[in-house]
Formats: sequence, structure tokens, C-alpha cells
Amino acid sequence: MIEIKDLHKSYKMGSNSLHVLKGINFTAEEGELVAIMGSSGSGKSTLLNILGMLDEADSGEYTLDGVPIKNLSETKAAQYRNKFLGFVFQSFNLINYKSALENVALPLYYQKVPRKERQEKALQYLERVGLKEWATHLPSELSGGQKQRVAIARAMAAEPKVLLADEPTGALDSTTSYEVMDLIQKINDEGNTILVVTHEEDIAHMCKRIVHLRDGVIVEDKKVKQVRASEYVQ
Ligand SMILES: Nc1ncnc2c1ncn2[C@@H]1O[C@H](COP(=O)(O)OP(=O)(O)OP(=O)(O)O)[C@@H](O)[C@H]1O
Repeated sequence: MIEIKDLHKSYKMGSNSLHVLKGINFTAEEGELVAIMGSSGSGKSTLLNILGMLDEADSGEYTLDGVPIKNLSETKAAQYRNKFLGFVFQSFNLINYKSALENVALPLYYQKVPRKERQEKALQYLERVGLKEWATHLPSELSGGQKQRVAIARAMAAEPKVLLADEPTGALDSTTSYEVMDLIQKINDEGNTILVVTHEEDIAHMCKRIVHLRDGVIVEDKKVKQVRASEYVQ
């Protein structure tokens, strides 16, 4: 599903340049649930942004679902991103003046799904994350965990093959984090490929594989016995 070879990325800082990714090689098969760990500044978000086609590498190859990304035009890249990739962020990134339902329906609007159909579909996804009753509420009326579940429903509504989550539990307490991981595991059980950037060991062990970044290179890549988050939620 995802294949990257010898990926490099630097940021220009005035006359200096900061070499952040220094030759990353990584493959994720369909249906994997991978944690990306590493200390602050090790390049996790940079890597995830490149995988999410939100940023471009300086060199190296990236193939997503068999398609080399480098050769895509900007329009094709945007279409490809909308079709294949879903995003979840630490800070939820919901639109504050739109209801939970409208937030979830947004990617369907961009996919030009007719209004009635997108509302029905958005409601189905809200139901899947246990928030059907909260459809008309604004994000400010939801708890952190509920906001993240809306954000996950929004990401899933576009039916991406790959879900990229950048510290999805970073702003949540442990119990709420485990509820969010329970949802991520259930989505993965259905076959989605998911990459989760996290600082937290317990969250990483709820994935099936842990990749460790240090100073822009992968220093460890291991399969782990998955801890089910449902063991920790009521
Ligand atoms: N747009 C940018 N311009 C310049 N430098 C950047 C930019 N984005 C990231 N960096 C720098 O690149 C390095 C890697 O950043 P990145 O956000 O990928 O690390 P991270 O492992 O995700 O860290 P954290 O866990 O703190 O989020 C850091 O030193 C950061 O300051």
C-alpha cells in the first residue's frame, strides 16, 4: 500500500538547511496498523506529511497503492489525496461554526456527493463513532474525545484506504485516549491501513507494529503483540 525508498527532506532556515529525514525506507502493507514513535524533532510529522501528500520530499521515491507520487500533476495529486488518504490530527481541526454532522459531511461535499446522500452518509459515520445524538451540536459543545471521534468519522466518510493520524490522543486523558484507540483498532479490523504518530508507549502497543525514528532515520521497526484498547474501556 505504502512504499518509500531513501526519502530525504530538509528545511531551509535562512542560509542554513536542516536535514530532517535522512534516507527513510519503509513499507506498509494493506491492513497494517503502524505506530511511528521518536523523540520531539525526530521527523515524525514531517514523514507523515509527506506520506499524506501535504508536503514533498527532496529526493527518494514514494509509491502509494502502486502509483509513484512524484509523477502526478498537482490536480491529480489532490484527487489522489482526497480519494486514498484520511487525516486525523492532535488538535482535531474541526470547523467551529459547523455542526458535527456538517463537519463529517465536508469531505463528501468536496467529492461532489449530493446533499441528501452526504447527510445520510455523514449520519451513518457519526453513528459508527457513537455520536449520532450529537449530530446537531457544535464542536464547542463536545468533549475532547467526542471531537476526535467526529474528526475520525470525517476522515472515514471519504472512505480512504489509508488513515494518517498525527498524535490523535495527544490532547486526551488516558481513558479517552483508549476510547479513540478502540475506534482506530475497529477501523483497522475492517481492513484500513492506519499510521499513528505517538509519543506514548501504551498507545504504540495498541498498534501491530512500531517504527522508531531517531534523528531522521528509522532505528527500529518491530511487530508487536497488539493490546486491545477495549480491555481498558467500559
Ligand atoms: N516547516 C518547517 N520549517 C522549518 N523547520 C521545520 C518545519 N517543520 C518542521 N521543522 C523542523 O524539523 C524537525 C522535525 O520536525 P517534526 O515536526 O517532523 O518532528 P516530530 O518528530 O514530529 O516532533 P514532535 O514530536 O515535537 O511533533 C524539527 O527540528 C522542526 O523544528
